[in-house]
Amino acid sequence: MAAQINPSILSADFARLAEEARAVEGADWLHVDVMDNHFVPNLTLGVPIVESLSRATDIPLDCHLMIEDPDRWAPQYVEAGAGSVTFHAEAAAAPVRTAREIRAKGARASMALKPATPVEPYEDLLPELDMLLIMTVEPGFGGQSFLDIMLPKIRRTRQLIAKHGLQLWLQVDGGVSASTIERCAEAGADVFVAGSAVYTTDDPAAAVRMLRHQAEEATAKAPWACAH
Ligand SMILES: O=C(CO)[C@@H](O)[C@H](O)COP(=O)(O)O
Repeated sequence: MAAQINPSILSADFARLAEEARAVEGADWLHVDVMDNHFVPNLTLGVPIVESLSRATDIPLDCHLMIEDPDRWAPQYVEAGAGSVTFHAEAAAAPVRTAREIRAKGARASMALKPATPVEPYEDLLPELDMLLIMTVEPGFGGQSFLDIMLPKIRRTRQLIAKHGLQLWLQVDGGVSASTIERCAEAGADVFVAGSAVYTTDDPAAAVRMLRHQAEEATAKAPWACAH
């Protein structure tokens, strides 16, 4: 699969969300960070804004739920128009049931792991998912520094995906920029969330194109991609 770049609207101007979505024309997905001030110490937006955004842009919405009780809320984000819904492993009481509900409603099901959460306990769950998100910062805020120590986890996850012959996408989120995206791609990521690296530039669409180019160049040289 070609590298995908998902700009995070957490770094956008929330008073002009429709315009900010149009500014990243060509992006694969628009990454929408939903935070409830309980699971993470920040508060952003919820179902009504996702509904409005889905009407305002043709870019599919990749909703990342950083909330408590995602089992209850995840299906509502599919109904609101999300094409992909990510819940956190640390917050879900019934991750398999929740993933199945997301898929049954017609969206891609994804699970996220905070930096201290290992992937190995979730190996048997991977076939239930369309994407796994490895957080490369502590969730809650944009503009943090990329955690290099997540690279081995990305590599191990890529090996698990290959071992089971899965079509699972591997997303990274947090501190992804021109100076870190190549390392993520080499390690095995194929979906890249970038907030500040896209929205703090004068030309967000050009930033998306540049990041995709870098990721694809790095992937072409990566041992995991050559083995495909
Ligand atoms: O989920 C989060 C933060 O919790 C991210 O999606 C951030 O929005 C990424 O922002 P940058 O680190 O790319 O600035």
